[in-house]
Amino acid sequence: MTAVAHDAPPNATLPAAGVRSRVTVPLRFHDGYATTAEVFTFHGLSDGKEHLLLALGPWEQALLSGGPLVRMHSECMTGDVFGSERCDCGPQLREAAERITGAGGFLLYLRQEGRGIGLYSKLDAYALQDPGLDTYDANLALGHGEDERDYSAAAQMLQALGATSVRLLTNNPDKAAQLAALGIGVGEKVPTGVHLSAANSRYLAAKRDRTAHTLDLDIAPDAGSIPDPGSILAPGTKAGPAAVAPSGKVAPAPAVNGPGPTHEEMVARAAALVPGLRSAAEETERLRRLPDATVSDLEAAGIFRILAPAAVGGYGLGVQTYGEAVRTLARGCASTAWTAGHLAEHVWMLARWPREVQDEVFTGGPMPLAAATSAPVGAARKVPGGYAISGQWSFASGIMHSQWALLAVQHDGTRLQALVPLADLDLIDAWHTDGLRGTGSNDLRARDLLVPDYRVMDWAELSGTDSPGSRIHPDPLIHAPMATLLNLVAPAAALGSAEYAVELFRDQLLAPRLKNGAELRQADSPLAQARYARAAGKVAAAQLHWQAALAGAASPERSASGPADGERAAFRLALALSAEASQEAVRTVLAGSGGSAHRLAHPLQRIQRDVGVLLNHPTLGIDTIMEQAGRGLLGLGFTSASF
Ligand SMILES: Nc1nc2c(ncn2[C@@H]2O[C@H](COP(=O)(O)OP(=O)(O)OP(=O)(O)O)[C@@H](O)[C@H]2O)c(=O)[nH]1
Ligand SMILES: [Zn+2]
Repeated sequence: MTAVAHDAPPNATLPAAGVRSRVTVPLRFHDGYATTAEVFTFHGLSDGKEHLLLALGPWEQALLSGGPLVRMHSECMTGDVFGSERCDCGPQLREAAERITGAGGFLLYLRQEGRGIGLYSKLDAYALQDPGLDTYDANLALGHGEDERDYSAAAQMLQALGATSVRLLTNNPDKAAQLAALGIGVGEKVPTGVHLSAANSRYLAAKRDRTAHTLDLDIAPDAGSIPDPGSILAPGTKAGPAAVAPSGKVAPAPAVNGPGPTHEEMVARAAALVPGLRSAAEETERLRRLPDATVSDLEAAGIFRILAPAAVGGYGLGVQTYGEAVRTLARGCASTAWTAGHLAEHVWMLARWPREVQDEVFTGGPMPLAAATSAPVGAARKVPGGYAISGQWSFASGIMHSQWALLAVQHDGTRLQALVPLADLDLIDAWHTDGLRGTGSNDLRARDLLVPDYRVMDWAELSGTDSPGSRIHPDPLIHAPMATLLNLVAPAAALGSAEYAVELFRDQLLAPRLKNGAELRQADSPLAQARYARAAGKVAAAQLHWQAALAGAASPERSASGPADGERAAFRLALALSAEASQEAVRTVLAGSGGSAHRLAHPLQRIQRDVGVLLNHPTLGIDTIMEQAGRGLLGLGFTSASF
């Protein structure tokens, strides 16, 4: 590539720039992510342009410790402002803001649009790419260099802030090389996430193949045609391109025309995510939402497709696979398991709506993500063409990653569910909890928001065995009552957490330690042996109850007509007993782990807090479950409608 040469010794010709002004600007991105920037302007920048430096997170500490995280972001009006999908700039900017806020450092917004050739020329280059030129050849065809960017002003800004050594967030080796030649030490190159879409896959492949960007892409070199997003984002699906329905609308992706993953493959995919989830768990808590990289990993593994019918691009796998996947994810991070479990379930919930809604939400690409809330219920008022809804809804798990919200509203004594684009709602930062912090289960608010009739449904019809979707999709699971799946998430997450805790306990007991020159292991103490047996036994009990619940939930009779009272009672009882045993296992492990398990860096204290919140979830309300299960087992009928 035509990189700018920097043969001069570092700094020899680089005049110093000075800080011109500094001002605080709170930032809120389109998806609701918010942070605060100290925005710096400069005088004396070498090219005379109005470049910005945004100082984020604990940047002063990061400077002192010598490694601020720095992103040199090149202006891209189409991507940054308008959300163009031809490049990955918008998502990279958003990612950079969050990661730098976490680590402390600087986001440089560099006015070098179109890799330095300017906006109009970039658009001309786009026109040349449509018939087949790649992004670099298009520049050359216009008489420009492949990449005309120069990072002198960036180096000046960093020097003005006293940053002589940085960790550089980039996949572009040229950026690191230029910065180093300009006298800024690049201690580490930190790759950005891969923000792949159908429209930018060729662009990213060209970056990887032509300019050695460190991009881990599953695209063949010089891919002639744009890969189908379904096949990129969910290895294993073979959904074809979206078809045009007779109505002229884009129909949901056609049926998977090959076998999707099996139960075993799906659980193995979840297991493959566990090590990454463990290392991201602390960050997940700190962000109070899943990191973007986690959401991409879940999407790539097809987690959101597990339950969805084949006709909308899902795998149509059953309750067993779903339950086991959530449990497995919780062996890595309970917040992730919780969020992913609900999001996957809500995809399935969307497939229960009438065709018009399905056409709108299932676009043939990634699965639509929606948060769903139950209590407290909002109010709906009938207006011409729809309902005006108002209310504030809490516990919107998954909302930080969703495009949609499914909101419970009350109208004339009937409970309705309204489907609303997230963009129409106020997102309120209310999720400050001691456990499951990473779920970002914030509040949503609407005041007299118009929701068209077709996006409002009677809850009873939606949640029962005969939803509109059950007449569209042949998948048997679509008839299962919604509560079946809803009740699984908390016990699944508790069980996976307990399994993780016992695994940690085992490692800790068997780890060799040096005491007075002799090597000792805690495991050699009879007390530790007995405690381990007790913890392992509790988990075994939790597993047995869990398996009994799953076996009952998956029985075909249950899916077809809804379960009989006795079955329902046994199901809820088994789940509750499983979760209780999981919590006891975690308590046993903690009690035997000593003070170090309470350090904030230790996973056990987080597991304990997460399990505490799980056991307080309404679906695990032990007193009600025991009472109602007793009634069901005695043949007295239930007195709680939601049981
Ligand atoms: N000329 C031209 N510029 C483009 C094209 N697509 C994106 N850009 C510009 O490329 C720049 C974005 O590059 P960066 O995000 O810095 O990416 P990079 O150099 O690949 O490096 P990293 O993202 O740091 O790995 C922006 O200025 C965009 O306007 C294109 O097809 N042609
Ligand atoms: Zn761009």
